[in-house]
Amino acid sequence: MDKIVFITGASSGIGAGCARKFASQGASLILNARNVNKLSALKEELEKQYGTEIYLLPFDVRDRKAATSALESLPKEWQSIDILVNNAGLVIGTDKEQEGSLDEWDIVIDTNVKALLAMTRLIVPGMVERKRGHIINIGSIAGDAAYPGGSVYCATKAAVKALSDGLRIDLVDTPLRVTNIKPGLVETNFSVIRFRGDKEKADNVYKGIRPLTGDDIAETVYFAASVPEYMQIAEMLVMPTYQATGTIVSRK
Ligand SMILES: NC(=O)C1=CN([C@@H]2O[C@H](COP(=O)(O)OP(=O)(O)OC[C@H]3O[C@@H](n4cnc5c(N)ncnc54)[C@H](OP(=O)(O)O)[C@@H]3O)[C@@H](O)[C@H]2O)C=CC1
Ligand SMILES: CC(=O)[C@H](N)C(=O)O
Repeated sequence: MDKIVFITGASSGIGAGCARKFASQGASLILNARNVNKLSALKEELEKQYGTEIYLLPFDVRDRKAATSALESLPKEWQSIDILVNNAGLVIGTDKEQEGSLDEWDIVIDTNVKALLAMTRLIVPGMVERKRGHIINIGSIAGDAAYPGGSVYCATKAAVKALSDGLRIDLVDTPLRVTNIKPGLVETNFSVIRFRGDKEKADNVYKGIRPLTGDDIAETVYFAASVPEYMQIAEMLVMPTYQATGTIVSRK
């Protein structure tokens, strides 16, 4: 694949899986996250394994000024981004809506919704100009229905669905494509952050079921990116076999 792929949140989990998959298929990568050490290690790994061209662009996606100047700083040969994978995201806590921390929810909403919108606003105009591009948003099964202790996170992922659908409408007269990938249970660092570092609680989320991996979701992201140009995968809900909804899971 002779394309430039920009991945936010590439230092871990699904984002790192996407970097590995696109690298294995010959794409060039712009990798973003805050943890520079993890990004550098991934760069070294992929350069060694696949000879991938990689440009690291570490910044906090919530920082609009940093995002703008990072994108402006891209050398000319890296500016024509073909695929934007809006993946960076998180949740902190499982508190009830009437009890949780507004400050933590600011972080969640700013990352999952406002930053995704800012990255889209910064990168899509160039795609429209070049008449080429694909925006792949990582939504969630959590966006389909709220569940206990997930009200704000579920709301952010419902927003990702609305932003994806809205962007697809706004781009309908262009060759650009928009995809919303909605994973179910995927074992990554996500749950460790959700449970504020409590690894035991995080591990319990995946007890008795074989969860998906970041690499599994990367396969679906790559599939959406590699179908013929006249096809648009609008949405994909992908979960483990023993999961039926955001809350209904059969554990053995
Ligand atoms: N795991 C799951 O079950 C599911 C996850 N998802 C979604 O998948 C996406 C990726 O999550 P997942 O891989 O599971 O979790 P991880 O915690 O493993 O990865 C999250 C990534 O987001 C990055 N990130 C977080 N905040 C910021 C920020 N402010 N600026 C830049 N990067 C940031 C992290 O990097 P760093 O800390 O270095 O900045 C990290 O690379 C999220 O949007 C999540 O909502 C959707 C459905 C299921
Ligand atoms: C982290 C996720 O989005 C997951 N599907 C969940 O809702 O727990």
